[in-house]
Amino acid sequence: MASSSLYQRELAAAVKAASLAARLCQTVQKSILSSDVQSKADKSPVTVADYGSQAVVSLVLKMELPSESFSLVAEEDAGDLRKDGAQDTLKRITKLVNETLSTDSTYNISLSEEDVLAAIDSGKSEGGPSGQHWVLDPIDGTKGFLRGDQYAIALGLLDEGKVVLGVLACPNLPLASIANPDRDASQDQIGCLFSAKIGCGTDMQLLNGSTAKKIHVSTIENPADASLFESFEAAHSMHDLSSSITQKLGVQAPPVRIDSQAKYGALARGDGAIYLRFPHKGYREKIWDHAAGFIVVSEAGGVVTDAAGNDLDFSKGRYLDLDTGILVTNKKLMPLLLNAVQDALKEKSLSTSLL
Ligand SMILES: Nc1ncnc2c1ncn2[C@@H]1O[C@H](COP(=O)(O)O)[C@@H](O)[C@H]1OP(=O)(O)O
Ligand SMILES: [Mg+2]
Ligand SMILES: [Mg+2]
Ligand SMILES: [Mg+2]
Repeated sequence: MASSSLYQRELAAAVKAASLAARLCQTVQKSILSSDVQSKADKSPVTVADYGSQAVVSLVLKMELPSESFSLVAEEDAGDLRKDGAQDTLKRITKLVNETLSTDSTYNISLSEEDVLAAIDSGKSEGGPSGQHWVLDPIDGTKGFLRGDQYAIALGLLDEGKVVLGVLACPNLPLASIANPDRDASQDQIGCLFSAKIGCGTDMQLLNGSTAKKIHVSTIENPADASLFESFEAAHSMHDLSSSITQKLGVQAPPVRIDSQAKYGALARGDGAIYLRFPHKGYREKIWDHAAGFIVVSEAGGVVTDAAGNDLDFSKGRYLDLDTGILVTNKKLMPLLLNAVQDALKEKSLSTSLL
């Protein structure tokens, strides 16, 4: 068990950074305008909130941990914001960042547009196997964010290539289980923050600041009782493949489809027992899409592997180098799940080779 003081300052800074970034995202989601959405070169959407969230997290981490060397591996960069025609967007982001930071009475600063560009661009680190690197997805699940559904601010810390802490802020995730179809959504308290530190378990609290409580993954052993999480977007994960896997396992419940690493958070507290992710051929997984979720689930007693059962390796730079897909479940179910996945993958490759 790790000493409870190890990484404690970093965890407190990460919780503060992700909570403030979540506040900015909530402001934008409430007033989303079509001009707030741009398309990146890879055709994925990016909003003023993605940029604003990245700037806030980067600035807060630097202010809270001034004596530490700073390396950040983050999804966005300010390239498009420096182009002609982006001035109004940059102004809006700068205003949002300043307004968000001013809600914390300990910060008395006013940032220029250039400061905000620099804060966003401080996320260009390559990560790797040595030293400490923060890993950030400023909005994970941008498509969910734009739909008004689930998204997460996902922040992790790598030390010598290993994830040592992670925070997932999920502003639209109810405190009550999302897998229970009978819940009364009108009674829900909304907005959860998950935090985990190596050797110390996983906590969940309300985003607006309730006391944290320890959470644990589901203890079910019979796959028939499991419920499954997968991407809302069929373009992000092959739903037909997870359906053939759950059929093999005898899973009864229909899949619960939600966006972002909120799936890792929901699984860490036992809302469901399996999360499957099978991106389409050619997609490369990034470390910021899994670092925080990985430790939130592992410290809650769960397991995360690739489709071949290998551990995820966060030490290889900005990308995860892995076999086919990502599997998340509890320790009891993992061997059964791995078998079902291997069978389903064999059948799939057989059927494609016959085409
Ligand atoms: N074509 C794609 N296949 C798989 N994942 C994708 C694809 N495009 C974007 N993503 C990323 O998948 C994650 C969300 O997946 P899901 O919500 O389905 O779990 C996000 O990190 C999203 O990036 P982003 O952070 O830009 O939203
Ligand atoms: Mg994106
Ligand atoms: Mg993402
Ligand atoms: Mg993102």
